[in-house]
Amino acid sequence: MPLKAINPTTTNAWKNLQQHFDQGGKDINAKELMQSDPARAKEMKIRWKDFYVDYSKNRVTHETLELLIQLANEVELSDAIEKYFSGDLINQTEGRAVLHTALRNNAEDIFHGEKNISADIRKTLAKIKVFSTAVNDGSWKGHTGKAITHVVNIGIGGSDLGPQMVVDALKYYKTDLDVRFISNVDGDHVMETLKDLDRETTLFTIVSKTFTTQETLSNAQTVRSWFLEDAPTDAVEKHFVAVSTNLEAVSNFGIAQENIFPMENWVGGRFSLWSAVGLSIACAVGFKHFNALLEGAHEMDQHFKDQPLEGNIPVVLGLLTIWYNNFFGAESEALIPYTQYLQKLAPYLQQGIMESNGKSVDRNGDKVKYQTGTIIWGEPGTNAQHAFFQLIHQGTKLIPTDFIGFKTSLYGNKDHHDKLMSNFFAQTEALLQGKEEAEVHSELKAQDKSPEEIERLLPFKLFEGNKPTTTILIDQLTPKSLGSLIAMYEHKLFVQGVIWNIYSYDQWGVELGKQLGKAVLKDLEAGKEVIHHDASTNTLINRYLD
Ligand SMILES: O=P(O)(O)OC[C@H]1O[C@](O)(CO)[C@@H](O)[C@@H]1O
Repeated sequence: MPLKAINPTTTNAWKNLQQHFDQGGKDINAKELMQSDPARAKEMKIRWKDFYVDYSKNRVTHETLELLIQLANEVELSDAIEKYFSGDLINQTEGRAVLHTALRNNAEDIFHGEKNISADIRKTLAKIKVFSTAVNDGSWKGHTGKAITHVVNIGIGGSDLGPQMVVDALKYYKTDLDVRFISNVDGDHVMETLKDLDRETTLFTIVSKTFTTQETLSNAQTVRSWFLEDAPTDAVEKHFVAVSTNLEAVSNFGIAQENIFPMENWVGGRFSLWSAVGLSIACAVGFKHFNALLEGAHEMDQHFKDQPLEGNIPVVLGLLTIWYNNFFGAESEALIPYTQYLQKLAPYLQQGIMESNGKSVDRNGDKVKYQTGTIIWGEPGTNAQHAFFQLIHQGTKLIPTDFIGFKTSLYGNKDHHDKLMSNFFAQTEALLQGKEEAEVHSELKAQDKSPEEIERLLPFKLFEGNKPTTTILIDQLTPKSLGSLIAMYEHKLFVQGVIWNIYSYDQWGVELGKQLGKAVLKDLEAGKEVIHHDASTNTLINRYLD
């Protein structure tokens, strides 16, 4: 069954939320509420396994939360969750189920229509295990009999961002293999990646769900030609493997049948790192850690599926986004992990969240009259503090921010970790508390400033406070906790999409640019003056051709 199409703005909860917002909700001051109700921090938190999620620094009261839960109930979120996990065709515009959760469910048999897909999932997983183990232990040899030392993943979007983020995030757990990524069709990017590689010891994984993506196919061709400059044609089978749903196109490319890792249409590209797309992850960190990543995600799936809405992490996070996006008019959300290992989390989630929820037509095919997808951005703390935190603290925009931190670091080094985490805690405190006039005044006075100077400087040194943050404190960055964290955001964006009554699992918005790109490429290849585009595009192309 498809998801029900319920316009959220027609629900009683939405109207009540609007009224609640108008009649005081917009002025909710989390700092004051924290002072007047010390129980708030205990009540507005969710403790789950090694996660501690504190959302008490948000502009919400218990009433706000009740109304948001009422909204989730009125749009039948629980029914939608059930359909998501049961393999219903919830990606209706593409006629597909959304079953990436099945990829990490080793406990049950999952059905896609009548078909039990778990056997195939386990078969592919076993193939990943055998292959990644052979590459790591040196029993997979290159064509001259040497073991593999480098793996290069060629893919883009979901066939790149997820594996790349995870490989970077789990660097601490890595094997001896050097795993790299080529994504952009920028030839310089390709050559920079290849320039110090030894053909005899390098393995290329070509990853493309469709195997029609221009960037990936061009890069794969270039890399293949580079490889064959100094290797015989039959060496390809020892150095090229592919991951795709399009088995025919892969074999036409010249990849041996046994070197193809299949994936299925019910896995969206941006949710595919759990599938054979994660082959480079298994190579980089070993199968054991890849499996732990899947386990962590599965545990979050269970939590999301079974936990009542009030205590359900992805649900609460998703509802907070709705509150800020649709009532306060906040346009973006920042994600600040306090670990350098997660430096690629924001770019990864930009695709996950913005490609999913950047939609303006609802599930009835009507133009929405409310805001949908948020803009996602972020960088690791503390670097972020020295780059854009000024705007979060004192700018004019409301930017709800997730702070993600870990109780222990991986190398120990407590001295550094205490410094890192002191910033983590202090920033959310500063964003909540702000700094009032009296405090600024006495600080300036203590610096022996004259009364005139104090008066002049005072407005610039004030901090409003009441800037919303959610703290996600996790015990340690492990493959398992990373799996749970990623799944948490996957489910959060699902919640938002259900409430906004949009289709989160298609991505038609990327097609037009691709189509026009093909046409422009023909013009560039023809090399003749163009006149059939708009005036600006004609001028630019002609200048390029000149
Ligand atoms: O894996 P493929 O088919 O090469 O697609 C790559 C990416 O391109 C997109 O379709 C968007 O351009 C993504 O959704 C997808 O992850």
